[in-house]
This record gives sequence, C-alpha cells and structure tokens, in this order.
Amino acid sequence: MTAANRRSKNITEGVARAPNRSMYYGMGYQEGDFGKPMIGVANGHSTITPCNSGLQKLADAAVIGLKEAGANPQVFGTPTISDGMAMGTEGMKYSLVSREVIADCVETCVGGQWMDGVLVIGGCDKNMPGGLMGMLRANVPSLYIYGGTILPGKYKGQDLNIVSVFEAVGQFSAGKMSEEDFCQIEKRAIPGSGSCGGMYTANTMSSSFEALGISLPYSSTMANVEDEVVENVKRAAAILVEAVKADLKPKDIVTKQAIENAVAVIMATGGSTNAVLHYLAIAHAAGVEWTIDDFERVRRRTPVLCDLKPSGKYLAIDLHRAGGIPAVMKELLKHGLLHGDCITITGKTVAENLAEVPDLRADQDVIRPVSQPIYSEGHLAILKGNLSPEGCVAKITGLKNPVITGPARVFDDEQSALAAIMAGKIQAGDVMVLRYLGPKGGPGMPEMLAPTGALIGQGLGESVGLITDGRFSGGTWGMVVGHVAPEAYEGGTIALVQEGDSITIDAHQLLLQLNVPAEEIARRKATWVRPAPRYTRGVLAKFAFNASSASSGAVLDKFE
Ligand SMILES: CC(C)(O)[C@@H](O)C(=O)O
Ligand SMILES: [Mg+2]
Repeated sequence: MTAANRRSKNITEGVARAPNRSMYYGMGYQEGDFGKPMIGVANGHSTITPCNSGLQKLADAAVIGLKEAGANPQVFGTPTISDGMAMGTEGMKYSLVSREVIADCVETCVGGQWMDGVLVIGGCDKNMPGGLMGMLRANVPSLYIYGGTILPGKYKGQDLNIVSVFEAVGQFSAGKMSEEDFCQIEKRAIPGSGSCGGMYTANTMSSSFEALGISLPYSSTMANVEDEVVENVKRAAAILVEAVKADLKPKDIVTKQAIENAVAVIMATGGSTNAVLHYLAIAHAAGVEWTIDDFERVRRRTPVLCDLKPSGKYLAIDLHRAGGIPAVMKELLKHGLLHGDCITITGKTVAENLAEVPDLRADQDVIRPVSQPIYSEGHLAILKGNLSPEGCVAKITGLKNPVITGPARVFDDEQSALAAIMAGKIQAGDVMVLRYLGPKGGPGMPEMLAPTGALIGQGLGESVGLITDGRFSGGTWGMVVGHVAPEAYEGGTIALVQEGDSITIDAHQLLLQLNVPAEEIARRKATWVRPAPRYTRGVLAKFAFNASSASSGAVLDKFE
C-alpha cells in the first residue's frame, strides 16, 4: 500500500521543501508529523445563521478525532448564505452563488495544499452540494459531516419551524391570524441551532448523502444540539483515515448507481426540488452521465414513504427517531429499489451497511412500508411542453387536483409578485409567472418561498398555479413549477408570456404549456429583446455570465 501521505509528501518531502516544512514547524508540527496524512477540515461554522452556528463543536471534534487516528488536521473555512434570512430580498441571488464559492473553497484548499483527504462540515442547504462538488473536483478521500437538523419551536401545542413563519405572513396579511399569534410564531419558530427542520433542502441533501454513501449511516437526521452529532464526527474521522489509507475516493463512491440511490431516497422522503438542480451539478462534478430525464426514471419506480413536511406531518427529527435514513433505505433495498452493491465511505457496500438495521418499527407512522406508501410514485416530476422544452421541476403529489389551466399573471421580479399576493390581487385559478429569475437572469435562481409561503397562508396553495425560471425552497409546496428552462433571459418561451394568456400545468401528463398558437409565439420571439444584465461586475455578474441552464444544474464549469 502506498503511504497515506501520498499527496502531502509533494509539499513536505525532500531538500527543496525545507521552506515548506518551516511553515509547518511554525504551527507546532514535529519531524514525525510529516509522514502522517494531512487531512482538511472544511469548517462551515458561522454565526450568520442557526443552520451553521452549531458547527464549531464538530470542527473541534474532527481535529481531535483526526489526531487520535494518526492524521494531521488542517482547518479552513467555508462561507455560507442563509436562505432563511436572504429570502425575499436581493440577497437571495447570492444563495446558489454560495454553492459555487463553497465548492471552490474546498477544491482550492485541498488542491493548493496537497491534502490527503478532507472532512467537509456544513449546515445550510448549499453547504452540502457545494461541499460535495468540491470533494469530487479534488477527488481525494472525503467524508461529508452534516451539522444536524434543528428541533421544533413550540406554540399553542403546535410544532413550528421557519416555514411556519413564511406561511404566517400570508395568514396574517389575509386577516386570518391575530397579531399576537403572528408575533409569537416569529419569536418561537427557531429555538436554537440546526438546519431548517422539515424535509427541506438541507435535510434533503444530507439524507441523500447517506444514500450516496458519502456520509455515515444515521448521521443525516441527527439534531445539532444532541451529543450524538459529536460522536458521529469522531467515528467519521477514524473512518476517513482508513479511507485515505485505502485511497477510496469520492469518484469511486459517487457513481451513476449511487446517484440513483440518492434520488430514490429523495423521492421516498418527499425531498426538495432543489435536489434536482444540485444532483445535476454533483453528477457533473463526478463526471457521471446524468440528465434531467434520469430523475423521471427513478421517480416512476420509487414510492413516497415518509410523511414529512412541507406537505406532510413530521419533521426530520421525527424521521430520525423512527429509524432514520437507514430504515428508509432498508425498506427500499428489500424491494429492489436501491443498488445494494455500491461502495460507501465506510469501505462497505450499501447492503453491508444496512445488514444490521432493523425492519420498520410498528410503533411509528413517519416511515411507511413499500406495501402501503403515501404515494405509489415519487413526487418530483420533470414537466415538459412548449413553455419548458428543456424541462422543469414540479412537486406533483399532495395536491387535490394537480391540473390547472388559467390566466397568466406575469411578474418580472419576485417582490412585485409578493406585493400582489399580499394586496389580495391574486385569485384562485390564476397562474402566476415569475420570470427573469433564472441562473443568468436573476441572476442566481433565487428561491420563491416568500410568494409560495404567502399563497399557502392565504389558502391559495392548491388553487393558484405558479411557474418560474427561479427555484423554490424545500419548504415550498402547492401548484408550483420551477427551474423552467430555457430561462426568460435566454429568450425561453416563459419570456414571451403576456398577462392573461392561458397556461396549463398538468401533472398527470407532465405538461407545462402556453396555450397560444405557435405562430403567435414565433412572432413574439422575433421582437423579444434581451434586457440589460442586472449586474455587470462582481460575483453575480460572473455567475450570470458562466452559469449553464437549470436543466444542466446551473454549473459554472460546463465548457464542453
Ligand atoms: C429556508 C429554507 C427552508 O431552508 C430553504 O432554504 C430551503 O431550501 O429549504
Ligand atoms: Mg434553500
């Protein structure tokens, strides 16, 4: 076996590297340390958001665990954006940008410093895809450590989370909630640290990382405030050092079959639409052939098993207490809905990891058996049609009637759409069109939780359609369609919709259609003029210039 410092020796061995070693001595290294593997700890700790404010203890535990396992830990920072705080504002345009920044941080530090492996620790939702994209680009043995979910807030016997507050905005503005209740919900929804509590984007991505085999079993649904998250890090550190010795790399783990496993768990748990965008980007970083149509393939064969928010009843911590992701995976594996032979970071296969996991418990109703699913097919559907020839994403389950044909109510930004909802100007039967919010046009595909939450709060979630070339929060549900591609800024059909045009969203036929004759659409296209870019300098301009279509993950390094 090659020595476990197979990469770091480039920076530490030989006469010419004396200056390099001097720098390490300056940080307390001793002579014997240079034979040990150097393992990065990408620390997502931040007091920007409760999703990341409980991560320092994990970074500290990682340092101790790596030292105990005979490695040299090297801590570096990764930034985050809080979607919960940036939401509804211009700041939200930096959210998807932060996925790239995080990926770049991990790739840059691991590459520049010749690290032999890396533990990536994160909380808020872009931390997971960003971290994994960086791990894959660097392709050194790596393990993802999720900071853990938040516990619910409590008010009047109800469990609260951040989405409760977004929906309360709609209820309060429609006169359906008292000011006292509104203020109490605002104050109590977030009781401490941890990522947003439903099967929203953070918990969706962490859960799918267990299925992918890049995080440890049970780790993706733990609560950040519980001691077990620290225990998980210590195990993870020891396991990663073994993976470094064995040279087990992320690209060995993140194969097409492993991505199918991840997507199966996303479907079974009722996860976020963002997962579609993020897995296109992850597959791109992994060099795996994976298109938007592959999600449909997995969706058709995978039932929704878990009763989780946003459309269901429970939170991620309830899933954890009911048996966690291993219980879901075991149930899927038993029915041939997972590939059991995929290798994972433990050095064992998926089936081997699940061998000791008990069957579904009878005393819980968070996870249903495959024989009694909540829905027989998955909920994240790819719709196509003249409005979105490259595809778009809809959550098609949990709706009484997932078909709507109605007049377009067109908005070229999010804020005016929210103002229209709050002013009671949107009626049942309308189809809202929120555009120029795509990867290039937004730029950065902001999430539309403020308008969709307000619609739910006003009781219009099932009766108003909403389509956008932007994204949705994991907390969004209702008659909503996102990632419409090509986007408006590229002259996609969504740019050509006029106020009052008839639009059909048909989840049965997987159709998104502008009911306007093709000649008229062509006539409008001929006179369409691309608007001036919203940003011409800085990171948003860089993102707008480089981003690929949402249908290929809105990645910045697609050059072929
Ligand atoms: C604010 C939320 C709910 O965390 C959102 O960012 C998501 O995508 O789930
Ligand atoms: Mg989000």
